Amino acid sequence: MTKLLVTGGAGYVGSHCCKLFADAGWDVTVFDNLSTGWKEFVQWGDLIEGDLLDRDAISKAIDEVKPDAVAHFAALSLVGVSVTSPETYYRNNVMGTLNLMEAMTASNVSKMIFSSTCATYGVPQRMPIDESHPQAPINPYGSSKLMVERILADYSNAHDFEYVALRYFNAAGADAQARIGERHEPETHVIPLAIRGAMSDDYTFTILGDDFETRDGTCVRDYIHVDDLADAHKRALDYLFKGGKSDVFNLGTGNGTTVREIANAVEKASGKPLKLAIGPRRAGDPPALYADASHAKTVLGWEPKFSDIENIVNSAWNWHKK
Ligand SMILES: NC(=O)c1ccc[n+]([C@@H]2O[C@H](COP(=O)([O-])OP(=O)(O)OC[C@H]3O[C@@H](n4cnc5c(N)ncnc54)[C@H](O)[C@@H]3O)[C@@H](O)[C@H]2O)c1
Ligand SMILES: O=c1ccn([C@@H]2O[C@H](COP(=O)(O)OP(=O)(O)O[C@H]3O[C@H](CO)[C@H](O)[C@H](O)[C@H]3O)[C@@H](O)[C@H]2O)c(=O)[nH]1
Repeated sequence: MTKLLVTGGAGYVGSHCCKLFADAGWDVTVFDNLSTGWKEFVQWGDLIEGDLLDRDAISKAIDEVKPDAVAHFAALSLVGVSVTSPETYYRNNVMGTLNLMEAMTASNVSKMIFSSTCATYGVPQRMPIDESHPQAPINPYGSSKLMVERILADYSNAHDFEYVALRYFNAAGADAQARIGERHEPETHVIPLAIRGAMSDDYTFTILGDDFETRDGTCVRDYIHVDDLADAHKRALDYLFKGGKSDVFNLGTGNGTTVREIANAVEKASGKPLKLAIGPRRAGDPPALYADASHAKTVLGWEPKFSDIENIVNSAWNWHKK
């Protein structure tokens, strides 16, 4: 039976991937320090509670599980906090990954999939963004992810080590049965906050800028359903198991949705008007970001199936309602 160690499997994206990995008949063990994750999200495998910054703990977990591959989701990912506390981000995201990779090579575990991000591209020079777009992150979070991508590439050149880095655009939506969903604290992501505006009498959802050069003045982003992300991770692992070489893939739909369109979709899902205000732009927000994900289609045969914005928002609404 294929065995996987999943770091960060108690988090939002990781838990949805564990669900699909278990459905595929794979044996899943989660390694997570629960710093931003949730014990109750670990429903498809065992949990080893541990921190990647603890070298002994991760080495012990790798030795115990003897995984065929590692799916590495564990990271801190709040852009704003990474600007005020860069040391925490570099330590956790870069040193944590180095500890993991050293533990893997010491135990001859040679395959990894890694959660990267469109934040490694920085301010886009052209659209849609393909994998060859220059990478020039504009915050420490994005830099920490780019550093890991470079370490992975160097490791792959030097050792018997193959990886796939998946650069997600905006992960969104929730499990169709509402067992798990997006739960970040504090929450900064647009869909959960718009839903809060529809659910709570004392929360007003603020559109951060309506004077961008986009079709309705609000920012365009490429929202990809977490279950589509999970499918891409499963395919990336299959690719490595079949002997595929190290590679990097964008994961997005190629279509952009504006913040106003999100607000409209939330009103439709909830059946009530949203308490809404217009605020100033958030520093560092580019007007539009969307992916060219054709490489994932060509090599992995991956295409989004659940990422229609209505489906994304409805699944998120059902999870938050529960
Ligand atoms: N959510 C998005 O839109 C998005 C977009 C692009 C990339 N990503 C990346 O995807 C991954 C998952 O994101 P998410 O939204 O599910 O975040 P999340 O915070 O829900 O999950 C991260 C998990 O990692 C764990 N973790 C963090 N540091 C750890 C450490 N040192 N040791 C052990 N466990 C640790 C946390 O407890 C948590 O369970 C992250 O690497 C993130 O950078 C997310
Ligand atoms: O209350 C809010 C929150 C967000 N937005 C807008 O909604 C859009 C999406 O914002 P999110 O914070 O949901 O997502 P980002 O595009 O900023 O973030 C994504 O890209 C980041 C890097 O840039 C990280 O990778 C992050 O994890 C990922 O979700 C942005 O235009 C933002 O200005 C609002 O209008 N109101």
